[in-house]
Amino acid sequence: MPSFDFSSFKITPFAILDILLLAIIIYQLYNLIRGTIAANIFIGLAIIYVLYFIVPESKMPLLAGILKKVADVGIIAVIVLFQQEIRRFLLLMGKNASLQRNKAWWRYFFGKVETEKNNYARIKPIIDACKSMKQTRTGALIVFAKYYDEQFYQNSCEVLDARISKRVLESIFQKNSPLHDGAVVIAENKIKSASCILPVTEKADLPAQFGLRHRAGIGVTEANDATAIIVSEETGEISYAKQGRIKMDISFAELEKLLNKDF
Ligand SMILES: Nc1ncnc2c1ncn2[C@@H]1O[C@H](COP(=O)(O)OP(=O)(O)OP(=O)(O)O)[C@@H](O)[C@H]1O
Repeated sequence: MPSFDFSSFKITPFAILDILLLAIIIYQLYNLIRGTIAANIFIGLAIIYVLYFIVPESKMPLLAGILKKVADVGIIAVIVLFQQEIRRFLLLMGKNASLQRNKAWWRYFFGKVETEKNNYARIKPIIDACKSMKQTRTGALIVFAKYYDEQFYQNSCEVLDARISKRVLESIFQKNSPLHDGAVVIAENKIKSASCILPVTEKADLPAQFGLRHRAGIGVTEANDATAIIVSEETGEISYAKQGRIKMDISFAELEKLLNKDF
């Protein structure tokens, strides 16, 4: 049975750093899987590992043998079962480590006012399109991808590469348009694709009225470094998804603030 020799453990600055880093990693992982089915799988695996450590091999050889077999392939099972979560975790680390994409630094070096002025011009057509779609109760899902992962998006999308404009967005989501089903993906300051079928979230604790559009909006932000605007066809409400979480019924002022930060 594996064992950890606590007598050899000394409190040194490195040991404290070790514990702190492990705590941060566990906290981030917890944040990623909170409220998802993955959390239940994680608890199941944790129970197997705890049993593996406490079941005495000499007295209960059958159970101990089975637990050992499961524990031995544990790391492979973790990689297979938590593929999406590991991907999100690595994305999160890469995102935080990237100096160029850290806007605080970017603005410090290249000027805040200029960036915000340019940003408003980029955001305005999107907000105007949302205002009009809210009024006409036109369902829409607009994804803002930080990196346009061709493999991920192009498989299920219609490639456009169009300039962002209110009228283009409105025409895509208009009920008679052949592209209205699915999501629009905006990246690199362009409408890269439309009619995208995205992965839906597996979260179990979402409001009952959330259908596939909202679930896909949340799902894409779990699997990618992306945010999403969802306009509800039923209520006209605007929601905003980021990192697997959703803000419901937001105002246009709030939407502008969020886009300013994320887009
Ligand atoms: N996997 C998916 N990826 C992208 N879009 C999807 C996906 N599944 C469904 N949709 C879009 O969502 C629409 C169906 O929305 P549904 O009514 O289930 O969602 P909802 O969350 O209840 O939103 P609403 O409030 O607009 O009704 C489909 O017509 C399609 O355009």
